[in-house]
Amino acid sequence: MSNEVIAVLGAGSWGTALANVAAENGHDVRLWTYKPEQVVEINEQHRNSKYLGDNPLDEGVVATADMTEAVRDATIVLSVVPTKATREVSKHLSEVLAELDQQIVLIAATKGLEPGTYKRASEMLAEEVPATQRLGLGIISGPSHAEGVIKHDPTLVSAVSEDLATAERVQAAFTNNVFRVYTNTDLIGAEFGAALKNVIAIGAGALESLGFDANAKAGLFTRGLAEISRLGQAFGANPITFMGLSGVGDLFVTATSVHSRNYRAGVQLGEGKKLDDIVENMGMVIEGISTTKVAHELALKKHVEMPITSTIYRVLYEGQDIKEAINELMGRPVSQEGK
Ligand SMILES: NC(=O)c1ccc[n+]([C@@H]2O[C@H](COP(=O)([O-])OP(=O)(O)OC[C@H]3O[C@@H](n4cnc5c(N)ncnc54)[C@H](O)[C@@H]3O)[C@@H](O)[C@H]2O)c1
Ligand SMILES: O=P(O)(O)OC[C@H](O)CO
Repeated sequence: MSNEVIAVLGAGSWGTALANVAAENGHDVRLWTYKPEQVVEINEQHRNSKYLGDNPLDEGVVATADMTEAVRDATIVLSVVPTKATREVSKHLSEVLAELDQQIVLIAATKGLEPGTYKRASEMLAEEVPATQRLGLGIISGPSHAEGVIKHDPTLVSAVSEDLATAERVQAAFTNNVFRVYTNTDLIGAEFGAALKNVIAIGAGALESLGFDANAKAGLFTRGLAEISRLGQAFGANPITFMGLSGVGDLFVTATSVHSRNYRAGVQLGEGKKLDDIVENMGMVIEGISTTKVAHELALKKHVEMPITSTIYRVLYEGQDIKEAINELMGRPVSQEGK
């Protein structure tokens, strides 16, 4: 395996887990965080307790609060901050690259759509980090909770780039015997799948806390995936992508796992907790909350029918009662599958 110098921007649960995979694969890894207290814990105790508990990190994961230090000589840079921080962090990255006169392969691992602009993570990166500073652009996506990756649970993800060579380079850097990376070139489909499944996961959590069993969940997953695919296709996605790791795969893990922040938020919503309290107590990003609003607006703008997403929007943002919302969904005129 050729050695890469990999800078990971964002030392939350996913950034730390990806940095750990890269370090275990023998790459030179720098993990950037804007919180100096994390640097001390990661470099001296080799753990990141707020996000990943007592799980030990490979000693090759070196944290720094200085982005220039993190990015100097990096060949691949991973952006793993929440959607809402992506522009700010990538602007900073571009300034650092200008100062270092350096080019990198730039990969997003963020799953969300930007409020107002409806941009995908890779689009935000492309706008903030000019093509002259990039050797490639793509994402890492797929069914992969940090909590499983850090424990070496077998995990399958996709490296996605419109440029197959970029996807293959990321595949080569991150694959090992417990972390298997496929390639894909459908960036639009993979990013819509990754972002929109979080909305359905919130719904699945709510069904769980209302005591509904597998029938209701299977219906939600299937029709949820149908509307994700409809919206993605309106932007040019390949429908097959939604049958893969970034589609049904990621929907399944997020909408069934207790590790999912989105699913857990849905459970708490179903228990009657207030949205602000859920967000505050989670202490980690719940991307689906903001993505629900973006997807609902986008569906209206593009005239794409997304009844489940719009129902979750009304529950989250208009205070609709969940049982009443389910009754309304179930009472919609019947229709033909596959349309
Ligand atoms: N957690 C997972 O298992 C997982 C898996 C796949 C994808 N993702 C995606 O990865 C992204 C990050 O998720 P996470 O779970 O690691 O989130 P997290 O809440 O665990 O961590 C986010 C990190 O970003 C940092 N951050 C926030 N705002 C910042 C800013 N303005 N500047 C610099 N740093 C900032 C925080 O300090 C924190 O370290 C999300 O889009 C999420 O959907 C998460
Ligand atoms: O924990 P969640 O709900 O943010 O989901 C994380 C990942 O997207 C799972 O693949």
